[in-house]
Amino acid sequence: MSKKIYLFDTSLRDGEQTPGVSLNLAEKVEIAKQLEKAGIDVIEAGFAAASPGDLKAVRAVAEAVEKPIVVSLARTNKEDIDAVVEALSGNNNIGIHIFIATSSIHMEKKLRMTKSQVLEQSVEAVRYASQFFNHIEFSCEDSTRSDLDFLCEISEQVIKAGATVLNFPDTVGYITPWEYANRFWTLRKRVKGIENVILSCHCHDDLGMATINSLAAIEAGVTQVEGCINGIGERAGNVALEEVALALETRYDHFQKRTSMVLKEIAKTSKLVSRLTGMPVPANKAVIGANAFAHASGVHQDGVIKDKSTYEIMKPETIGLDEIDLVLGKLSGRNALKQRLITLGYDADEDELKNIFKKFKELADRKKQILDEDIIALVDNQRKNELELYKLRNISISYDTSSQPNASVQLLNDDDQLLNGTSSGNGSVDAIFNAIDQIIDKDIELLDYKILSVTKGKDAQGEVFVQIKMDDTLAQGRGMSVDILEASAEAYLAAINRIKNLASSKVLKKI
Ligand SMILES: CC(=O)SCCNC(=O)CCNC(=O)[C@H](O)C(C)(C)COP(=O)(O)OP(=O)(O)OC[C@H]1O[C@@H](n2cnc3c(N)ncnc32)[C@H](O)[C@@H]1OP(=O)(O)O
Ligand SMILES: CC(C)C(=O)C(=O)O
Repeated sequence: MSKKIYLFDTSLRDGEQTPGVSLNLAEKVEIAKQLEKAGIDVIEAGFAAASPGDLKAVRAVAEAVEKPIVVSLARTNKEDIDAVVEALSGNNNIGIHIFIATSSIHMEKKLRMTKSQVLEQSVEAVRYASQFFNHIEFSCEDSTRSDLDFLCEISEQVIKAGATVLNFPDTVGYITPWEYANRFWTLRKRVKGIENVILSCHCHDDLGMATINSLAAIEAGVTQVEGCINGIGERAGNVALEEVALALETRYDHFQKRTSMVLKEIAKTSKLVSRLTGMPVPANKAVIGANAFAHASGVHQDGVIKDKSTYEIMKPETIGLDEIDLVLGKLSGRNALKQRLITLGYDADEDELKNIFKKFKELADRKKQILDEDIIALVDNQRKNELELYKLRNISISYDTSSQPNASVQLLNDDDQLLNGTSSGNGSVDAIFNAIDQIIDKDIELLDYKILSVTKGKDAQGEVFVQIKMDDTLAQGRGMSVDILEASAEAYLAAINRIKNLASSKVLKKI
């Protein structure tokens, strides 16, 4: 039996189904390139039929990467399959991912189709797609609540029609590890031809069982695991691929299987996905959380000082976490910065480097030590500027403990007009947001607000995440600065700009 477990990353499709997350084309391409560096085997770049913007992004991803197979999701209808053909034809290493629900709940209540209609439509869709693709994945949506006899029947039929990968998603995160493994054993025993296709699992984390279910599926003979970086995705998210890769690596003695994930790229990939989706990684998240390698209690610290193996089952270096993160300072030059950008995986041309260097020197005047995270934040802000319809020009706050704070905010719009707003609020951040609302002239609801310290020390950069609702649309925004009021205004504006960009470029994600 194969020792290799293929990784299918759906951060750009299921990951984008995370409420409030929306990636533009450039962001999708940037993530896809990093997924390629991280050794991902298959990238699901989107759902081509969902919107013209998604179709373009699927095409752009296929053009941007070489090694991974790039696929797009499609329903079992000709229009969806044609959209994938339009997006991907002309590229090498491409495929299609066709799905339909097979559980009675979904067939009766959602699709309003009988079993035989679902079977017939699936076979027709796979047969039609086989004219254009050699790599055809077929997924039985809600497979874990589907009748096993029906799964066996539909699997056998779609294999005959040309499916090369069979996926059995736990769409609603419902199944337990033993049940999931047993289903795969049964399918492998009963479905003719199943030994000739790649068997795949796709787990959601509604009950916190996504990782254990994926590992159980591997033990039952699955050779492809689908998931997302950082475990993002619809509702509670998908399995975090880095957890599966590290579990297999660390417990190779048990599983005897490995992925081709370039483990040293995990930290960088995780940070990129977190930054571009605006989804912070919880500190206690397995493998990549800030506390994953931190030891706080005396007994543990004593053990680690004497020998790291007492409390560390894996090394931070394995996932690319540098222990020495101090890099540049006020006296560093352009070449040192350029070299550091390359090491961090950025490809900046001379013009961009010039702008980043200017911002780097400004930051170095405000902050003694410039760390990798600071540089990442600078590039991120620089790249974000290209999409900014409103830019922050200035904030001034008057505040004393006996009265409400008052904020004056100046923004520049994309016609370079200076716009002024003034408002009070329950706190300084509230006053700033009210002043921005006044300028934008919209009802904006603040749904979530978080501050994290990105780097260490009194002059650390603060990172603010917000989630807002405007025009019935949800969006997240992120801002960074050594000043948390400025970071708050930047985050709020990033979310507003994201909604404005969405409105002008693609179908709105309505709630
Ligand atoms: C489990 C998953 O994650 S599945 C992927 C989910 N992702 C998304 O839905 C994101 C992208 N989706 C979209 O942009 C839109 O839903 C679209 C473009 C795909 C379809 O939009 P609309 O045509 O307006 O349909 P709408 O979303 O309202 O309803 C879905 C329709 O597809 C049907 N459908 C759902 N799944 C399938 C399928 N696998 N094969 C065929 N038809 C399907 C539904 O029964 C419904 O049909 P109906 O309109 O006859 O009732
Ligand atoms: C389309 C399928 C694979 C899916 O995302 C799910 O069932 O969760």
